Amino acid sequence: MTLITDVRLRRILDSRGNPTVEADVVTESGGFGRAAAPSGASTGEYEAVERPPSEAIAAAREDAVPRLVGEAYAGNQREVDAALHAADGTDDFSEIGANSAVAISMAAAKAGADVLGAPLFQHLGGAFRGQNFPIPLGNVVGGGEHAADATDIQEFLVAPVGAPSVEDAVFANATVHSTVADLLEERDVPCGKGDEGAWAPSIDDREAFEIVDEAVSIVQDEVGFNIGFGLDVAGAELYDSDAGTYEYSDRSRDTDEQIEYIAELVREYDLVYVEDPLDEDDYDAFADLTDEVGDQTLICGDDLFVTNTDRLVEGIDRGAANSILIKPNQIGTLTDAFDAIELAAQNGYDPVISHRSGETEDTTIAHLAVATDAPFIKTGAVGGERTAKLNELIRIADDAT
Ligand SMILES: O=C(O)[C@@H](CO)OP(=O)(O)O
Ligand SMILES: [Mg+2]
Repeated sequence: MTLITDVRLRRILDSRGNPTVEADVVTESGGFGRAAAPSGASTGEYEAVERPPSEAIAAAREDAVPRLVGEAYAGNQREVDAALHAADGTDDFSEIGANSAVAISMAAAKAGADVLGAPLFQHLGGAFRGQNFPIPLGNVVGGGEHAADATDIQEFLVAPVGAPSVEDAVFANATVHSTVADLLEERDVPCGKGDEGAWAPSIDDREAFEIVDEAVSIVQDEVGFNIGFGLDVAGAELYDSDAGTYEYSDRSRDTDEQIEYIAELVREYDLVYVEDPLDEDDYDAFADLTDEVGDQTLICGDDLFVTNTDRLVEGIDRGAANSILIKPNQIGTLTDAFDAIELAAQNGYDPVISHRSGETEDTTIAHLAVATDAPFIKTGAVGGERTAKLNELIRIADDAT
């Protein structure tokens, strides 16, 4: 029933207006799945390779499609993803492109679910999933590579850890987002939005901390449950490897100072989540910071681990973090992403499922988070391509997918 009979690939627009790859997978019994690849701006050096979409599509049509059509079963995700690896033949998907690979991998999963008549999260995670929901990390102020003339730290995130339901959590994040706008207006700070829908004001990090902290306490009082505060520092983007320093607009910090700075922020703002506080090559500095504050907060590796089990094994051996960001397009297939999630969970690392700064209306990551019982999902707070995933979580909770 799930034998793949057709794979179609096309270029569509992503949220930045750039082309990306969309895949349709059709099965023998008429099962259908459609998925699209997202795209990063602050990409990790060790990510699988995204090729220009027209090249990725041409290469996948030539090498991958013949290994899938009439050959692989959409219901057998490992087989589909193994065929993609075999078609590619490299260890970083530089032949068919991680963008073609991930679009096909996710579309096949949806086609498999369609044949079964089951929601995607259930097809991926089994009959007993769907009881627990991830806490959404909502990006309310941002800068770095996602917006010009804004904060140095890439993302100021809110985490409604005390929300009684995923719906309450999603609405709380949107309320913090609009409260931040009110506070910016009170201070006469004009601002637009960055790539992920976060406000991108021309203020320094210190002021952003003040504003987000205030917005969080206002909304917390309003909703009556606990809302935490987190960051994606995107440390690799701040790091100058020649000088060995982290370059902020107002000053430089060497690695020890960076560790101390982040540890102080964790204590001052009671941060529940800190992603990529340090450079993507510096496992030791990650380990030092984790030693210092890992019992109070999540230290999450994004560019550090790039959803790659080899890099995660090294991180586990060296005590580099206690959490891993999971982005299927960083590694190219759902199988690889699942393997990273399983390895993380077995070793006490919390998996956090994540969007990219360039996104589409695709909702696969909402299902992936529920399928794997992930404690957090990072997928913005507002903006159509972000709310597509958040609204899908609400639908999953309402049994309406
Ligand atoms: O750094 C990140 O975590 C992501 C998503 O927020 O950004 P990008 O997709 O640009 O890598
Ligand atoms: Mg990141």
